[in-house]
Amino acid sequence: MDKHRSRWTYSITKLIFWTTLFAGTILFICFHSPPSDSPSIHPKMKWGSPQWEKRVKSSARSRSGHFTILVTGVAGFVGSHVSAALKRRGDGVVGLDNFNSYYDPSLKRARQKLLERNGIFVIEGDINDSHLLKKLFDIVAFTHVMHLAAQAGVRYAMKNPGSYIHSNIAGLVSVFEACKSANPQPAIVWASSSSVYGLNSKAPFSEKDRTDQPASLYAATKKAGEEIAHTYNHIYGLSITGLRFFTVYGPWGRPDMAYFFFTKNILKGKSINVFEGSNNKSVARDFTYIDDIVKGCLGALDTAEKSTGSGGKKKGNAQLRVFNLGNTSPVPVTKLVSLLEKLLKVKAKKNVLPLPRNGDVMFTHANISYAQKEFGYKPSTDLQMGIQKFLNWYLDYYSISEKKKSFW
Ligand SMILES: O=C(O)[C@H]1O[C@H](OP(=O)(O)OP(=O)(O)OC[C@H]2O[C@@H](n3ccc(=O)[nH]c3=O)[C@H](O)[C@@H]2O)[C@H](O)[C@@H](O)[C@H]1O
Repeated sequence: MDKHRSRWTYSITKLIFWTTLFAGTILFICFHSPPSDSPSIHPKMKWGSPQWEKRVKSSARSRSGHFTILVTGVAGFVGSHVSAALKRRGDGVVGLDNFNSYYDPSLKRARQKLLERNGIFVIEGDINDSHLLKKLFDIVAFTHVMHLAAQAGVRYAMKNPGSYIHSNIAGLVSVFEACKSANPQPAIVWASSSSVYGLNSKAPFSEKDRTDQPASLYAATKKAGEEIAHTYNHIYGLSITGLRFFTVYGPWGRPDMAYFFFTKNILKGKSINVFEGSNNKSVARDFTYIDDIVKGCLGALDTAEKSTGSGGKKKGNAQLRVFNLGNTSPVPVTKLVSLLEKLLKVKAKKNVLPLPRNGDVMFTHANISYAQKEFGYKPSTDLQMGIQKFLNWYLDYYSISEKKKSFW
């Protein structure tokens, strides 16, 4: 009897053991996600795999005499346009983007699709992922890094201050760290912002003007980035160029920007808030068209000198520059609205509100003589022409077929 019971107990224990093992295996397979430093890039391709390395290397391949460039924020507005232009002229481009949801990620995915169709491999990963960056520098000798990944938007900083620290401070340091340790060290061109001029009232804004009165946390993180750039240049011999972009707009633009959501709301018959200063003073921006910005980015890359360090050590003084990339003609926001009304042939429902104290400044106006002198930067698109091009894209993208979409 006892013998019979012990055999029975043994069978039950065995059954429980195998059932637990089987269920555990199924659960592991279903719910196991890769660690944060191993993002799954394409559904079937793990980063670091031979197949992945092959794609990185093939994307990095350039025409003889051309650059090999890592572009961060590649699926962003400026990143996608700059990458397409670089690829077009023969540079090898590898792209990195974390596809965050600050604005509609489907727009970023659509840009990614176009880039990949043109031979640019887009890696899904974060600039704070030092293992991923190291791996990229281990397998490709990048000559340049075009660092455009950032948390943008001046007003959103009040809602999510942490994301500005994560991307614009910690992320920037992570990129500089990877570059300083790389052999050879690449030259870096990165996106600063017109917002660093803050409450400066001397116009037009020159690179020599004061930038110690930021009006938003966004501006403060970009200003901090410029100081951090100085440190990495000074200690490690990294060649670094900062570009202060002035309210960039155009096709494939950012839905969080005023010209974009004004268009959306006007077409939907929804009201828009138009800010104005005290005594009905107009708020104005030096709106700059994307193609002019792309030319400025290429000019900065082409005139960037090599970094001087190696093995994480400085070997000599390296180039450190900051340029304004603006349009040089500020336009009142009220004029932007009347232009949209004219081109869309729809009257906007406007709420005129006092400029809130949430990061905005009254006006921006670039002096571009330094960029003009160094690499012939000369913007050529006025707001009417640029907004017309944006509207052509917008109407096509949101209502017409896939076939027509391109950066060209
Ligand atoms: O040059 C930069 O460095 C920055 O440019 C851009 O910031 P801004 O110049 O503030 O652009 P954007 O939001 O389009 O507002 C445009 C105008 O519309 C006014 N504005 C805005 C919203 C609204 O509801 N009403 C309104 O009148 C508003 O007062 C402003 O006068 C980028 O977003 C930023 O990431 C950064 O790159």
